[in-house]
This record gives sequence, C-alpha cells and structure tokens, in this order.
Amino acid sequence: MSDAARGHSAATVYEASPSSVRVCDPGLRAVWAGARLAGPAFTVRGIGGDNLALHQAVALAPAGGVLVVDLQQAAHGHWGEILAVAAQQRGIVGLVVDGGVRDVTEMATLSFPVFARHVTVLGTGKDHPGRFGAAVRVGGTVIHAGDLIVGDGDGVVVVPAGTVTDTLERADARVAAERQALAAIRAGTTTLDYYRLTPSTDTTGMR
Ligand SMILES: O=C([O-])CC(=O)C(=O)O
Ligand SMILES: [Mg+2]
Repeated sequence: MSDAARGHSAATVYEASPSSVRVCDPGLRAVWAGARLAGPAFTVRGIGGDNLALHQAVALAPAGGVLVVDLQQAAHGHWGEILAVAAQQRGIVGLVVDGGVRDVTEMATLSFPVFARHVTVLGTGKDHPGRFGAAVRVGGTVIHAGDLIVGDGDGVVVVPAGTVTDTLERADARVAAERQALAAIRAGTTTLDYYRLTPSTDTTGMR
C-alpha cells in the first residue's frame, strides 16, 4: 500500500473516524485477491458502455492519483490490461470504477489494483469524452477530487480531503490500541474482559 494512508487498512481508516469517513457499497470489490490502494481521487464521469473517458483519464491524471470513475454501474469491460499498463506508465496508483472491467488475471500479474462492480468480457465503444474533476457518485457515495481513497479486500472507503490528517492520526492511535488488545488476548484475556463487555444474556447454564 502506498504511503497516502500510512499503510492503514480500509477498516481501520473507517473505524478511526466513522462520522466523516464514507464507505462505498459492498458491490464494489477488489477484482483480484490482495489488491489494495491508497491515494487522492482523480474523478471521472463517463458514459456506461463507452471507455473513451478512461483513455483520456489515464493521460490527464497526476502520478500518485487514484482514478475514481462513474460509469453508471454499466456491465461492460471498460478497463483491462492495456489501460492498466498505460496507467502504470504514468504512475497512477489504481482504479475504482462503478462499472465493469476485464483482463483481471493480467491485472493481478501487473499488481495494478482495481475495484469494480462487475467483471465481464463485454467490450465498449470509444465515442464519448469524459468529464474530469467534478463530484461523482461511485459505490453509492459522493466523491470529490482530492478525497483520500483507501481500498483493500474489505472494500473501499473515502476520507474527505479536509479530514485526512485528523483521520490518519486517529488511525495510528487505533492501531496502537489494537496492538495492546492483541497482546492481552494472546496472553489469555477474554475479549469480554478486555473491552469490559457485559453480556445481557445469562449464559452461566450453557455448556
Ligand atoms: O478495450 C479496452 O480498452 C479495455 C481493455 O480490454 C484493455 O484496456 O485491455
Ligand atoms: Mg484488454
């Protein structure tokens, strides 16, 4: 994972600041096992079933950026090996797309992280230019250019740009606290005792 989220997982980033971090719906998934990314959003709105906007975006996005693309959930293979190699050439960190992609085995081999709603071979047109830098709706949530995107095997979360520093500081603190909890649990403390949880159900008779 890149330094943009200091190596924190999507779940840690969310739990660090649940009132500000937004969660994409679980239909947006890593298309290969182990894919993870972190970086500022470069927002793209294209027309579902057409991928000219993606070819443009690869040429326009800054190095270190994550392409965040609204394609209206269209089940077409808008992105594949060719675009992944082109994106890597430009230093683009990964892709989050509310639509479909293909060539997922090749993207795993390239280690290019992609989060998408569909995997499908169906091809696209190349006729409709995109819009760049405006707010987009992806994974059921509104994402602005510059928001921090963090994706891994648990899904994709969005940290509004103005809250990144605070959220990552809280994430650091949460990881430190969880390290202490894990040490205590490995030493035999129950999670009920460690977190001072009082079950409301009487389980004394259950064996
Ligand atoms: O046809 C396209 O542009 C999508 C694709 O499969 C690739 O990038 O390899
Ligand atoms: Mg291809």
